[in-house]
Amino acid sequence: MTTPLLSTKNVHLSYGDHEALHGISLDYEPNTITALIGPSGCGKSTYLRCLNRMNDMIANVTITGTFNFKGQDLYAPNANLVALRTQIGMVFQQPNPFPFSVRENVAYGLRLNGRPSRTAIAEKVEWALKQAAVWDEVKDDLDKNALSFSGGQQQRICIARLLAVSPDIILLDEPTSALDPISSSEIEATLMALKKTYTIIIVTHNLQQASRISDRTAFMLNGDLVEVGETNQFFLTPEQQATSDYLTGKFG
Ligand SMILES: Nc1ncnc2c1ncn2[C@@H]1O[C@H](COP(=O)(O)OP(=O)(O)OP(=O)(O)O)[C@@H](O)[C@H]1O
Repeated sequence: MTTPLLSTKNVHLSYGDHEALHGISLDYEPNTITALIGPSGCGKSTYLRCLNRMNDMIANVTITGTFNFKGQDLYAPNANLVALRTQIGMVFQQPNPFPFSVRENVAYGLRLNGRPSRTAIAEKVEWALKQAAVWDEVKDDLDKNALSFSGGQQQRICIARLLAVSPDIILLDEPTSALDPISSSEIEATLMALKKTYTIIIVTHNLQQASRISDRTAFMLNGDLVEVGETNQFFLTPEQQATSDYLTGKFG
């Protein structure tokens, strides 16, 4: 087995005195897509947000467990959160481009990290939009407001914005649930191409999507990890009865 890029062990999280995660342990190998599935409220988003410390912003949250990212403790008190969220970026359910041009959206992180030349920015913007598979659709309108594009295009512009700062890991929280089927399949194709370079962790309610694009699938229920496995095997021969019941629609 390849050394994991990110390893999480025995993760517990409480909102006040309500424990939402009861000891989740999952590892992520480089250049893989892992799908996190499970019924509403089981803790998928909560766990995903732990991976780039987005829960730190919520009051009264207590997190324990170990999070090892490239040999470093993700929760080290002196961790640089801006750098961390550059290395482990997140894409949300609703596309959230900034209300300015496509070019400025993608260049945003570059400007935060230094003072690149106009040429360097132009090259990086084109590169990132190509990687996010949206270049052909926006290349003649780079100065147009990103919000004037379709939801699927906006989501790929958000992915390009994230890629421009060279992350290692891309977290996606139901990135296609607000999109039409064609846009969704374009995002899926984009993610499968991106896996050659990045490590991807995606929360999805869509079981077909998990089976189509992921290498590994993890099933969560009531704050516990029930089962994780190689995706084909996971869907064909789940080991746990609860997984089988969920996959066959008995609950969820
Ligand atoms: N900010 C918060 N404050 C308090 N409780 C929260 C907060 N966010 C989530 N929870 C609770 O934590 C539990 C897990 O929620 P979470 O959103 O992580 O589940 P989920 O599996 O992602 O659900 P969904 O699929 O509906 O998005 C739920 O009981 C939820 O009510």
